Amino acid sequence: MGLSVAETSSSSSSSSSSSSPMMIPDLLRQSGSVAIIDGGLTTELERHGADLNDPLWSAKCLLTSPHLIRRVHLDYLEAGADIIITASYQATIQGFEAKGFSQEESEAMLKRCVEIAREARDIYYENCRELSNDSADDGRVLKHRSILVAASVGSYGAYLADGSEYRKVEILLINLKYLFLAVSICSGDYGNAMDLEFLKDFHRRRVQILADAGADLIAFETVPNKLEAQAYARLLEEEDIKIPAWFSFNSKDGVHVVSGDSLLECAAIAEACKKVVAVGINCTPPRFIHDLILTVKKGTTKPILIYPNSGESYDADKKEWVQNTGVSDDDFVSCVNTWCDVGASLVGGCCRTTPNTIRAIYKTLSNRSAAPSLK
Ligand code: MET
Ligand SMILES: [Zn+2]
Repeated sequence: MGLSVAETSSSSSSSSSSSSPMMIPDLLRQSGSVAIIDGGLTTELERHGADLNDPLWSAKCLLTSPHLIRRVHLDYLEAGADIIITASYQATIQGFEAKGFSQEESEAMLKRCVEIAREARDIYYENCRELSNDSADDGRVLKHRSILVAASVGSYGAYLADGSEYRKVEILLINLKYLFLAVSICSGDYGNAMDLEFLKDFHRRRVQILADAGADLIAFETVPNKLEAQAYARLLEEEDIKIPAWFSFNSKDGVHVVSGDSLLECAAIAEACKKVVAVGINCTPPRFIHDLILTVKKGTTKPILIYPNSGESYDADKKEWVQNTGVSDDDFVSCVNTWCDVGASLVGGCCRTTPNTIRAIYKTLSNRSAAPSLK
């Protein structure tokens, strides 16, 4: 495979010293009550021409064009993001091994996702040092501030649902009872045969590696159901994972998480886990976000994060987004203040949002903190 040794080893993999349960409150204080998460990574890589129709999704770029991942992280920082999320959403040891990599190589690629984000942050800090203003003439935000690297962990369903046939065969050989899961996997409902131990085992090594690779926190993203949230919470505690995490669920109806489980119960799982420092919603259409924040708020006292998608619909058969079915950046951003008013304190974008979306969020939030009534 096209991954050079140079790309799998980096000097920047030491553990971050900023990893503490206070990191989110500190970040919120720094940014004046609301911090900015980056926008869609995979869809932005695709917009730059990457072909990511692959079980590894954005992590395929690790093999073909890691510089592009670094470039997109940097674009989001220059648009004003305080938190960048790594390309590991669908990077799994199981997925890499299915492509013929050894366990050692697979683990190195997971680490590489974190290293690339840290490299982008280092480049950004360097660029900030060269400038005395907070923004460059070309509009880039170059404001020296603490930036967090969040290591993405996608669900078991994300690993399976986008998978090619080899995975179904693999699963059949491993354990017949899991074969039928493929039927319900797209709905985020893993069926009655799925159990906590299986999910913990599936995620264990990946979470350990990402935590040791120098990320500031783990972003459990697009969590589809309660069982997987429970598995993450147990893993964090049993393995004594050294960095905090956030739990971010997704919804297709504006009421439940995508499997149909209660969002309130999911939020309560995050609330009960000491290692979870924020909880919220991602990859969900903007029109649902207001009510979902109100529900999450009932289940948690922790900071609430939201990073909706563009609202465009996804054609699962064609495996592509249906153009122009979503909201414009202006419409998206016009909701941001309301979302903050009802309780969101970390705001960004997910699939099909771009650096322009994040730039617009940065502008609207700057005006918000400058408004006299809010001082
Ligand atoms: C399906 S949600 C994907 C989230 C991930 N962080 C990405 O932007 O690639
Ligand atoms: Zn998304």
